[in-house]
Amino acid sequence: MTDTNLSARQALFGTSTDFLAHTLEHATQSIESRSARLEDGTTVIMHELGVLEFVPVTSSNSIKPIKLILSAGIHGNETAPIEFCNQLINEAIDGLYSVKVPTLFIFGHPQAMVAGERFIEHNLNRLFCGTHASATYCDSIEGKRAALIEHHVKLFVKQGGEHLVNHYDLHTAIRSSVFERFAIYPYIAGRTTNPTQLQFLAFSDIEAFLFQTAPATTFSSHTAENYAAESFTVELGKVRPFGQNPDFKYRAITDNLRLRLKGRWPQPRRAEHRVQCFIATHEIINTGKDFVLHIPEDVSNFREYPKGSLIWEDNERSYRVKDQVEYIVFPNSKVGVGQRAGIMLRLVNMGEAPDQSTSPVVH
Ligand SMILES: O=C(O)CCC(=O)N[C@@H](CCC(=O)O)C(=O)O
Ligand SMILES: [Zn+2]
Repeated sequence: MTDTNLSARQALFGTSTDFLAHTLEHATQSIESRSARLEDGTTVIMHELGVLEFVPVTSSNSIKPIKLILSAGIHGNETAPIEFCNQLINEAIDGLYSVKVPTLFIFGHPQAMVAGERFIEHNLNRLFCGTHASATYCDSIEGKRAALIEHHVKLFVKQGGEHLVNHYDLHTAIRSSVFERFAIYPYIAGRTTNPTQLQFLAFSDIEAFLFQTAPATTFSSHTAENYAAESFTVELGKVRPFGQNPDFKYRAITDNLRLRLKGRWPQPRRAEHRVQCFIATHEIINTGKDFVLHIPEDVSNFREYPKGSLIWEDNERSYRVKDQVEYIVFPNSKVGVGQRAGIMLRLVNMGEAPDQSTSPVVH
């Protein structure tokens, strides 16, 4: 590490060792914006707690260059992507590589990260697309954080000329999964899928894609809806506490995001990258009317349910699997009334996915 880069760390993070330590040590505070210049000329700006921007010197020659948003810790206990994003940030600040793509790193929920909890009052990943402004949420910890994140995303996207925005909102799941790594593509009416995005994720060892069929108020939906971003919620394995994430499980995505930060596109890691595609057929909502989810607590994501299986019921309605096998993700009976308690899926060929490109991802 050079003196310039060492003093960049000090200028940005003071006595904290790095961005993650700083975020955890100041979790309940709002901080003054500060910046530092790296030896390669890159400016690094910490706009707010957990919000760090890299402004590279070189601008791309493309007509519509890319801006990257890498978010982690929108759920505080999903630590693996927080750790590898922090590693990528440290490497860049220490001069191990130069960031060539304007990038906004966001550690979503500092207070929940300290508490080791998914959230404190409300699920932050339901409060985007302006939902945070409603009377129910606006004064809550997550309502304020969602407003702040939306604000910084807007400033980042709007500055400079026209760009394409790629947003990867990085998560880990509560339960184990048949496909350990999978990506969710938010629903935006009428748009088509960008096959190069699917290729990037497939090369990063993503094993399945879930194409949403209804709008949502998640962070990835927010950037897709408001900034025409190519956005994905990316699930990378199982929730574990800080320090207990096996590095090898996150190597492909870490390596490929590092390449993207350098302005390069990854190559296939092996002869074939196979993926399975699913579309959402039914969103399970806790109706509150004696709602019962007939899915055991320990069931894995993508568990198969044959025709006729009773999935949930309340005192008025029920849902049974209809004509063909369906699969479940994110079953959770403990969510609040009106919240999503799971998603039912149908397996599709790439060409069958709604509004999606027919280009195969397999190489
Ligand atoms: O494992 C679980 O049950 C939840 C994992 C998680 O946080 N998933 C995201 C998915 C967001 C999306 O639908 O794009 C969430 O529930 O917020
Ligand atoms: Zn999550």
